[in-house]
Amino acid sequence: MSDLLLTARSLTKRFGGLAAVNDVSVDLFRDHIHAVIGPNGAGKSTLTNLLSGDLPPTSGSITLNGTETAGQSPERISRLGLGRSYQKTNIFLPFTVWDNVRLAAQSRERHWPWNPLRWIGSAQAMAGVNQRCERAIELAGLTHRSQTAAGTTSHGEQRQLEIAMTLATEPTVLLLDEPLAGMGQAEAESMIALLQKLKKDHAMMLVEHDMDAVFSLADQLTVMVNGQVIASGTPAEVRSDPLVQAAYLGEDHA
Ligand SMILES: Nc1ncnc2c1ncn2[C@@H]1O[C@H](COP(=O)(O)OP(=O)(O)OP(=O)(O)O)[C@@H](O)[C@H]1O
Repeated sequence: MSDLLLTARSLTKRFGGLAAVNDVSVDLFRDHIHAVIGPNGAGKSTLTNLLSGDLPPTSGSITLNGTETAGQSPERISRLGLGRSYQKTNIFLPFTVWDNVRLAAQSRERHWPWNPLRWIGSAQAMAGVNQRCERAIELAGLTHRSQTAAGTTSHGEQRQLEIAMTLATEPTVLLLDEPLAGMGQAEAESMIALLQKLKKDHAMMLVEHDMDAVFSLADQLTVMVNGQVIASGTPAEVRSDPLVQAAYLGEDHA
């Protein structure tokens, strides 16, 4: 059995009278992709924000690598091993690929905003950051674009760069919010191959609207509608669930 790296139990997030996430539980295992699907407004991004600490839950618990993290800051949760990519791009377009990844790596350092005097005496720490950046860029398949301004790379490469920026913090759990959004077929295929490669060393939660990609990648699927989980299981189980068919998938994936 793969390692269980993140467990969320009975998570609820209320915005006034609206329960955007309502009593949701998920488990994320290493070497597993857990896809969360559902129509617009189902609560997928809110769930991601609860796990990453971008929003505090109204109630419920989250255990990440053995530590309770519900309501803790995104910085602390990142240091405990969670990395997330955002639906809206977080990239500084005039900066090179390398500089974007290095900023992401440094932003998660314990002493950020960093004191340059501390770093002058800390060549070893800097070498460690550089090594992490190199590894992240290589894993994301962007070594040949390292010194290119991010703004001149393709849409697909920018999404790869977001993944590299996430990997630079050396997470064990990855939350990916629509990594395939806006991609053509060739770009989507290379992103799917990248996610398959990353799966081996990470537990992954994938929020994605591209159902072909979801069904080809996911080991487990959770379907949310109106903040609640209406089904969870293997892709085959979810595909054949009549409730899911009626509420979300329609006939294309029957
Ligand atoms: N900060 C907020 N304040 C009030 N309501 C919010 C807030 N964030 C989200 N919501 C509401 O919570 C519900 C769930 O939204 P959420 O963005 O999590 O859905 P989603 O499944 O990610 O949708 P999409 O697929 O369109 O990204 C929606 O009704 C949304 O309007």
